This record gives sequence, C-alpha cells and structure tokens, in this order.
Amino acid sequence: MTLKRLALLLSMVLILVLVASYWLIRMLVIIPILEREVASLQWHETLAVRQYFSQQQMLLSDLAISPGYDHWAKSVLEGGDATSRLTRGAEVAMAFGPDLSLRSFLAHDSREPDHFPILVGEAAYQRARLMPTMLPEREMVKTGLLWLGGNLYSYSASTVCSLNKLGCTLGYLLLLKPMPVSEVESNFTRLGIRVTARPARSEDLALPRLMNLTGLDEPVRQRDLLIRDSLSQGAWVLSIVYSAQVQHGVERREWIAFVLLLLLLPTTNFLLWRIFVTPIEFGSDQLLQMERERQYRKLTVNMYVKEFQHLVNAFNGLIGRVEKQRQQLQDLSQTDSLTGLANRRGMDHFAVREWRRLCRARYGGAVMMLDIDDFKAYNDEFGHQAGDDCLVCVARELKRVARRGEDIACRYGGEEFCTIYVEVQPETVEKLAESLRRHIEKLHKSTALLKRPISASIGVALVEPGVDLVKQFHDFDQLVRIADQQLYLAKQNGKNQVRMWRLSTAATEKPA
Ligand SMILES: Nc1nc2c(ncn2[C@@H]2O[C@H](COP(=O)(O)OP(=O)(O)OP(=O)(O)O)[C@@H](O)[C@H]2O)c(=O)[nH]1
Repeated sequence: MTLKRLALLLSMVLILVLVASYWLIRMLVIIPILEREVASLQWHETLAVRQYFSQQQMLLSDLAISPGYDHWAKSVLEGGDATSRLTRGAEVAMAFGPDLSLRSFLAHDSREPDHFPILVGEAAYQRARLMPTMLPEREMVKTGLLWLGGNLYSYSASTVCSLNKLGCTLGYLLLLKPMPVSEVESNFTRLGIRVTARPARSEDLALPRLMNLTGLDEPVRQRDLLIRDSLSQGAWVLSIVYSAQVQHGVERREWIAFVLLLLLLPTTNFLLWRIFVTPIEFGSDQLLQMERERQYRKLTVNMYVKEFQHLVNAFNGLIGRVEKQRQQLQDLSQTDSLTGLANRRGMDHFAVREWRRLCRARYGGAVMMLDIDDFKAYNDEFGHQAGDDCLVCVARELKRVARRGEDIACRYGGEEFCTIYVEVQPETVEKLAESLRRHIEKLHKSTALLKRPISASIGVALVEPGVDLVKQFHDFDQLVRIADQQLYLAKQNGKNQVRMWRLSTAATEKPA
C-alpha cells in the first residue's frame, strides 16, 4: 500500500471514528443525561398543572368555609343576585366573578358522604328546600373537579341542613366554578405546555392519576393523566403535551456538523499528506535514486515530524561516516604507503578524469616518467632500508615540482615515478624536468637520508595546447607509453638526462 492511500484511509478512518465516537457519546451519555433532565422538567410541568387545578379547588374551598358564605348562599338560593354587593357575604363570591353558581341538593345517602349524587339546577334547589338559616358547623367541605355537560367545573360541596316536616334533613350545597377548556389551555400555553381535557373512556381508567405524581420518571412527548371525579364517580382525561422534550432524532445542527466533518476529510488528508506523505515520498525517491546510481548522499528532506527528522539525521550521519570511510579507503587504495604519493591506481583514476578534460579543452599537458639510475646498485650497497629512504627523498622532490592542484605525482612502480602536468606551457615542463633532474643530482647535499649522490633519467611526453588529442591517441596510456619510451631512450643514452617528445599543433610526426 502506498503512503498516499494510507493517508486517505487514515483520514477516512479518523472521520469515521469521530462520527462513531460522537454517536456513542450521544447515545450513552448525552441522551440519558438529557432524559433525566427532561423527566425532571416534565415532572415539574405536571406539578404546575396539578397545582393549577388544586388552586382552583382551594379557592372554592376557602370560599365555602368563609364566614359570609352561609348568608350569601342562602340569599342566592332564595333567588338573590350572586354578584350583588348588597347581599351579605356577597364580597366573598365577588372574587369569582359572575360565573360562579350555587346549586343545592339533598344527600342521597348520608352514610356515604364521599360520594355525592349530582343534582344541579332548579330541581335540586326545590328538593333541598333549604331553611332560611344554615347550619353554622358544616360537617365537611369537599372539593373536586367536575365534568358536567361537556364543561369542566371546579366545585366545593358543603353540607347544609334543610328543615321540613320531618325535621332537619341533611343536604348539600354545591359551589361550581366553570373552568372553560380554552381558559385552561391558554393558561398553560404561556408556559409552553399544551393541556387538553376530555371525558375518560373505560380503557383510560388504568392511566396514572393527576393528583398522584409517582412513576413519572420516563420522559414522554405527551402524558395522559386521569382525574377522578368523586362527586359523580365519573372520570376525565387530561392530556399534557410537555414543553420539555428529548430530541432523539438527528437535529439540523448535527447534520450541518456532520457535513462539515465530511468536508474536513480533504483537509485532514491534505495535512496528513503535507506532514507525512510528501516528505517521506521525497526521501524515499532520493533513496531510490541513490540505489540506482549506487551513489549515496545525504538526504535533503525536511521532515515536519520530529521523530522522522531524527531518522533522516541518523541516516545522514551514517552516510557521512560511510562516505568518510569510503574516501579514506579510496585514498589508501590509491596511495603508496612508502612515499605518500599516489600509486598506480590513483594515477589511473586521475588520468581517466584528466584525459577527458585534456581532449575536450585542449589545454595541453605532459607526462613525465622518472627512474632512479642504478638503484639496484644503491640497494645492494646500502641495503633495502636505505633504498626506501632514497625513494622517499625522490618522492619529496617530485611532490615539490608537482604542487599545483591540477598536477599529480605518483609512484609508477619500483623506483619509477610518473608525474602528470595539465594546463602547462611546454617551456615550463622542459624547465621543470631539467630542474628536477639537477635537484636529484644534488639531493645528497640537503638530506642525510641519502648515503651518496644519485641521479635520475627522465622521459617526457608533451602535448602542446590546442592539439586535438582524440585524433592522435586512443587513450591516456598511449601518452604514458611514449614517456616511458623517452625514459628508455634516456637510459640508453647514458642516464641522468631528460628526453622529451613533443606534439605540437603544427607537427604531424607520429610518436617513435
Ligand atoms: N629499497 C627498495 N628497493 C626497491 C623497491 N622497489 C624496487 N626496488 C629495487 O629497485 C631495483 C630496480 O633495479 P633495476 O630494475 O635493475 O634497475 P636499475 O638498477 O635502477 O638500473 P637502471 O634502471 O637501468 O638504471 C631492484 O633491485 C628492486 O629490488 C622498493 O620499494 N624499495
């Protein structure tokens, strides 16, 4: 798998992990917390509804036990105006407005005071035939909610005594306060709660009761609560649609966040690409190129990631050390250990490089072969060590005359040396060769290493600037062979002399 694909895959996995994590946190943490919160809020909203209804009943209850109630009730029952201020106790009822109505009825069964038969209207009043005076000590005041003729009422029922031929008959006064459904609904609309009421059906009787708010821990959108009417033994259902809701579905904001997250994909991919892929690709391309060319260099890549940069630094350090060791090995393999000059391999290496330049630039050059005369005799006379010292002394002289960067002096083998001069004037080479010969002649005077005077024969192959070498020679060795031939001629001619072969642009002569 390529790094590009890996980066793409990683960024996709990253997004998926983000979405999955969000989803899990939402389902396992946020929603349960929300549900608890909403359940608590809904509980309070239910409580507010219950309190509203309780308050309505309490108001009637307060009215029924207030001191002016009896007189007011009596006058109203006898046809007085319920809202008249002249009626004693009317102020008690004034708080309820003109909607308040008072009904009376006889106790159906005084043994069951909790269950009043509902008798309303004129008939009930006639049957009650109330005495002009009410019993001051009413046995009880009962309050509740009543669904009557399609309307909702809050009521209070209190006992009264009606005198007739049979004596005192227990009766009831029913104080009714209409609670229009629209009014109830609008009362809760301002709280964000929607409340509707309807008569209960038989299947509704199992619903939880409004006045008993236990077991309402689960948040729901709408809750139906049963209100039992103890007067009529009827029941009705109050439906509460809560303002506090748990949104289980994915919200628009979440979709937007999800889309933004998807848009993050190319962004994260780009960042992964820039931070990881591009530098690594660049580095690996460099490594592949090095492998192809078999030339190892330091990586020139800047990693953004610290650890990767450490790897690059370590690689570069390693390459640096290997290159240094390779250079040392190359130097060693191309250096003569006795004299410190380049050996034959070193000379070949140099020659191949310079030959190309020589051919291309035609700046001229020279190969000088030098051989110590009668070195065997010197060796035999003073020993091998003295012979080595002699070689070292001659090598120093060669170094001295080939000190320019472009020149190279090397030990060609045994007591034979070779110096290559590039970009040099012919006269200079002549002078250098002759001066070298003379210096070697007088060398014993300047160093104690030499036991006696020595001499050297020199053969030179000189190519003047401008000569087209390609036309004349196959390779550099041809020049070396010519110089060697000149050396041979110098030896033949009596040694301790310089023999020079020269190729000028004008000359057409072939080497001898
Ligand atoms: N001490 C020492 N002697 C060496 C070394 N390499 C070669 N020789 C000796 O150099 C001598 C070369 O002798 P020859 O080839 O006969 O040449 P020559 O005696 O110089 O005679 P001409 O070249 O004709 O002047 C041999 O005796 C080799 O043993 C070396 O590294 N150290």
